[in-house]
Amino acid sequence: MATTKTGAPLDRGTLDTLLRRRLFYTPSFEMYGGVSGLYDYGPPGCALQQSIVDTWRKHFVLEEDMLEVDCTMLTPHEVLKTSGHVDKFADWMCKDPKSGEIFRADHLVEEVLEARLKGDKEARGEKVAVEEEDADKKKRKKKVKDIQVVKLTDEVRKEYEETLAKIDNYDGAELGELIIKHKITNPATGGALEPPVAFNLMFQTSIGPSSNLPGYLRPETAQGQFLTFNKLLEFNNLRMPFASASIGKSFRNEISPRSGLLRVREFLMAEIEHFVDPAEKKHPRFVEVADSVSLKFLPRNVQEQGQTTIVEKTIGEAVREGMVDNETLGYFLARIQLFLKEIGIDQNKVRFRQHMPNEMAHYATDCWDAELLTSYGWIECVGCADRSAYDLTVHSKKTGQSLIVREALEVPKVWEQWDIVVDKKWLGPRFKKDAKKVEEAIEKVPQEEREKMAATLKEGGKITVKVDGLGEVELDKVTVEKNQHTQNVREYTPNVIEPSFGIGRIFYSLIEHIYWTRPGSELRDVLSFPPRIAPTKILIVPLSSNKDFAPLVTALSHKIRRAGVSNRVDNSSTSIGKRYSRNDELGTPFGITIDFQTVKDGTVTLRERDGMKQIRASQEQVIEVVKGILEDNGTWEEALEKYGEFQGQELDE
Ligand SMILES: Nc1ncnc2c1ncn2[C@@H]1O[C@H](COP(=O)(O)OP(=O)(O)OP(=O)(O)O)[C@@H](O)[C@H]1O
Repeated sequence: MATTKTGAPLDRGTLDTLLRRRLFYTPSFEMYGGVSGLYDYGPPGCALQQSIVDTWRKHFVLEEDMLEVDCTMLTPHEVLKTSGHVDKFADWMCKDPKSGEIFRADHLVEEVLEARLKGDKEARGEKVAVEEEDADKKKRKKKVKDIQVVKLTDEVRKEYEETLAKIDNYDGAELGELIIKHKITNPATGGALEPPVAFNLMFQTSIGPSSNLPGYLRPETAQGQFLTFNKLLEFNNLRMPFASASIGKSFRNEISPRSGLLRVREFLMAEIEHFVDPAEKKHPRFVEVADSVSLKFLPRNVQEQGQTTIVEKTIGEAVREGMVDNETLGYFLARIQLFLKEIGIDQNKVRFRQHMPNEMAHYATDCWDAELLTSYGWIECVGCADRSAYDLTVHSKKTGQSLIVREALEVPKVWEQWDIVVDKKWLGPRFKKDAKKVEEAIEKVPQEEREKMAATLKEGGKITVKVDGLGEVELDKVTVEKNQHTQNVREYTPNVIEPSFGIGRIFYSLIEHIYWTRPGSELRDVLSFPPRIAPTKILIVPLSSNKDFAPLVTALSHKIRRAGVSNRVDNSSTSIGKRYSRNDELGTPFGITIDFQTVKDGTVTLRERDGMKQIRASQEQVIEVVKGILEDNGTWEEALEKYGEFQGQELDE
């Protein structure tokens, strides 16, 4: 069962209402009935998103000296055809032909099997956690015929659990088989479903008035980064390794968007493409995290056994043991965890799940998702994949432009080899259109074979080579000789390690992690954002509408703004307690009250959101306290010690 940070059950309905009421986000086009999977962010939502993005930029782009780019979202067909998205960027959907309803096949199988396991638990008298349901799911559940309280045999229960542990690993045909095998139907009507078909998730469009340049809204920011590789390498003075980074919108026409911000059709992504030498995937800063950062892993072999047991170890151990493929990938997994910690994600609700073989793109060598636990279950919020040399290779092949690194070797490589030298003036006329094929066949002759050929020629014999479609062909004008070769430059196509962040999913998971309800005469919701992440840092409240307070409020607000700290004034006529409570819902970490004492001596009270304790000090001192905390240069406890707790009126009641 999902819980808040105090361990109490999380009531998602109440939280959702709070987030909409306080305008963190709201469904788009609501006046027109709304479009599922599209949301607008309001002022606190924009500020929170910006805080997360700023932290990301500092943590990755600045700290790692990455090259940030901002590429276009409109992408021509050819680019996405080459990258494989046109043919493969799809999910499996199945249709109930009677009702016309469409389901995402893997989600449907998951939902039904989970519901049956729950029904089984209930039938056996075991306690079932009361999951908070979103309105949509609740409605559906009322009509669900499939979800019954029925006991399952041990064998069936085990099979369901194993299937669920591997749910991301099935392709369309396998999902179709599961639907038939487990007699899965439209949960609401019991209607039979058609077999799953692939549905491409990209939004298609055409670029320009003549509609002859088809394109798509990008489904990820990565392709733009790959296509600027040569320019970035040059910008980086040809130095490797290096990383590019990009923050921008991506678009996916999700089959059935649900779970609020977790599955939407337009979302902000922050992606890194770290280009690395395939022969040297070490990372110079790995030592900084190897022993000090421990991660909770859910490796592939555990999932293959139908289990979800977590293995906790340092990233150093995980790489040494080969569980994580290489140092660079490991370094980024650790940095992802540190980033999530910095923004306030509950460290007990993070795990790193390794992709199953089918789930991973065929070219990827290893892939891990950072998953966050929410009331919707474990949600992938960051993907981190080693994409090998795939992307650069396919784009280079398609365009004929090389996307490689040329590196001068410190010590030139010298070696001897047998070379077959054919007289081109003979080869061309002799084989005409097949000449290239013959040349390619010669290229492939192994060294031992070449040595034998040299001996045959020396003895006056003839040599032949096997060519596809031509059989053995005799080589007339040819010599085979042993030569010394020297290589001064090494060429390679870099491999790419790609951490890919969905900012919206992180945004929502963070809110669930820091949300709690303060007990008291009235239950009050609080969002305990770390001060640096909070949408607004300070709330300024005048004690009453007394006209002496107004100029002080305006002056203080300007002073705080000049110090670079965001603040809002609440001079509404409700009680101070209510105004503070409203701001606790917005997650504002500090409140300053201007009262009659302020008129006399300029001092103000500063209240901290979570503990509700206050200090009284001069305006400059109070600003210094808040700035210190925001800049990691002091704590609230230190401020309490320095100024002493102010025992003023009970403003919170
Ligand atoms: N529809 C979406 N809505 C919000 N965020 C998304 C969506 N799809 C992907 N993301 C985010 O982008 C990140 C990188 O995308 P990636 O292609 O790895 O996701 P994915 O594996 O397709 O996700 P899923 O399997 O959940 O659809 C994800 O970790 C997630 O945070």
